[in-house]
Amino acid sequence: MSRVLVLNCGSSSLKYRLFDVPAGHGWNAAGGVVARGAADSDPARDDEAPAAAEVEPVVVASGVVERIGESEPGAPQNHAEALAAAMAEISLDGLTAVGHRVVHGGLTFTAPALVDDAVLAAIADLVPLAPLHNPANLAGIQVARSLLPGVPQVAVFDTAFHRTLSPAASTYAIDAETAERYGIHRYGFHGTSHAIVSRRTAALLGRPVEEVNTITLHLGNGASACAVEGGRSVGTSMGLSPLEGLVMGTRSGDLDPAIIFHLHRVAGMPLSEIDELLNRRSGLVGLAGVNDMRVLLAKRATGDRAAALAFEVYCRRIRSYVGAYYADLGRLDAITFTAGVGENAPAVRAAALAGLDRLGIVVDPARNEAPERGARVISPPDAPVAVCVVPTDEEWEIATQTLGVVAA
Ligand SMILES: Nc1ncnc2c1ncn2[C@@H]1O[C@H](COP(=O)(O)OP(=O)(O)O)[C@@H](O)[C@H]1O
Ligand SMILES: CC(=O)OP(=O)(O)O
Ligand SMILES: [Mg+2]
Repeated sequence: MSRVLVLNCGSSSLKYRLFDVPAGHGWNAAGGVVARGAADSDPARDDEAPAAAEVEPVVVASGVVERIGESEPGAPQNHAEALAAAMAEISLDGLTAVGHRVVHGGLTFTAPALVDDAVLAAIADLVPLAPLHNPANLAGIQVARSLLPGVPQVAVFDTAFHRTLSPAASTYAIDAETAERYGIHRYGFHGTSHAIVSRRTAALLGRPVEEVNTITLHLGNGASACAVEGGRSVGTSMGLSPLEGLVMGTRSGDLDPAIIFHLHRVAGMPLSEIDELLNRRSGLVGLAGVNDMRVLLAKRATGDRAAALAFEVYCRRIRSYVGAYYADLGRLDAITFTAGVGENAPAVRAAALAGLDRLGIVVDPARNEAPERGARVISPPDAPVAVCVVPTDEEWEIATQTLGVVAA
C-alpha cells in the first residue's frame, strides 16, 4: 500500500486528495480516496463534495472555503496557508510521495518529473507561458517541500500527454525562426484528463485503447478538445497557452489575433489589460455576465438573450472542433464529454452535437438526460459513433503517474 497526496493549486483554488493505492494497482482501478478538500473561489459549487460511498473512511473533507484572499476571517489567504491548514487536518503518516499538477511543462517535460532544484527552476522558467497557472503550481510545490521535507515531490504536467502531436499539428504558421526562438508552439493542456478519459472510454466500450479513436471534450472552467488516436494525442485545442480553442468560463478561446492589435491601437488598451480581458472577462462571463454554466443555463431558461447567445457560441465552438478532429482522425469511434460541464450539463451535450447525425453522431435524449453519474454511453446502441460521458479523475491519474516515478 502506498499513500499519495495530490495537490492541484489553481489560480484561485487549492484542491487536494489523499489516496491509498494498493500494491499492483491498475490505472483503471478506482482511487482509494482517504481524504479530500478544496479551497475555492466559488462558494456555490459543490461538485467536489465526496459521494458518501466513495470516501472510506473520511478523515476530513475540509469543504469549500471562499475565495483565497477574499474570505472570512481565519480562512486561508494564500496557497501556503490553505495547504498548511489542509495538512494540519489530514493524517500524512507513511506518505509515499506528493504529486503536483503543473500546467505548463513546455517542451522540457514529456513525462512526470521528480522535483529537485533544477526541475523547480525549469517550471519557473515556463511562467511566462502560463502566467495564470504555473505560479500557483510552483507555490504548491514549494510549500509542500518545506512542510514535508524528505517526502518525494513529483510534478505531473498537463502538457506531457500532447507531446505526441505531429509537427504539422503543433506548428503555428508564423515565421519559423521567431517561433523557434520564443517557444511558439502548440503545447496543449488538460493532458492528464484527456489521457485517463480516453483510456476509460475504451474500457467502457470494452475495446483496447490502441484500437479506439476518440474526441475527448474536457469542459470545466477551462475547456479543451483532444483528438486521441489509439491512446495518443494527435490534436488539441489549447495551444501555446490555455487561452486558445473552446469558449470557457472566463476565457475567449479562438479569436482573430487582429482583435488584439485593434484593441491596442483603436481602443488604446495596454497589452496587460487585453490579456486580462481575454483571460478573465471573456468567454461565458464576457458574453452573459456569469462563468458558471449552471447559472448560465438558469438565466437562459428565463429567456435571457445574452445567456442564450453565450450558450449558442459555446456549443457551436465545440461542434466545430468535433468536425475538425473527425476529419483529422479519419475514423471516429467515440466522443466523450468530461469535467464539470461535460459530466453534468445534458443541454450542452445535446446542443453541441445537434445536427451531426449524417456523420453517425447521435445523442439519445433519454440516455443523455438520465440522472446517472458514472461512465456511460448516451448514443443509441447501434450508433456508428459512441457518444459517452466519462467522469474525469485528474487527481487519480496524477497519483498513479506519481507512483510510477517514485517506483522507477
Ligand atoms: N450540474 C451542473 N450543470 C451544469 N454545469 C455544471 C454543473 N456542475 C458543475 N458545472 C460546471 O462545471 C464547472 C467547473 O468544472 P470543473 O471541471 O469542476 O472545473 P475546474 O476546471 O475548476 O476543475 C463550473 O463552473 C460549472 O459551470
Ligand atoms: C489548463 C487549464 O485550463 O486548466 P483549468 O481548467 O484548471 O483552468
Ligand atoms: Mg479543471
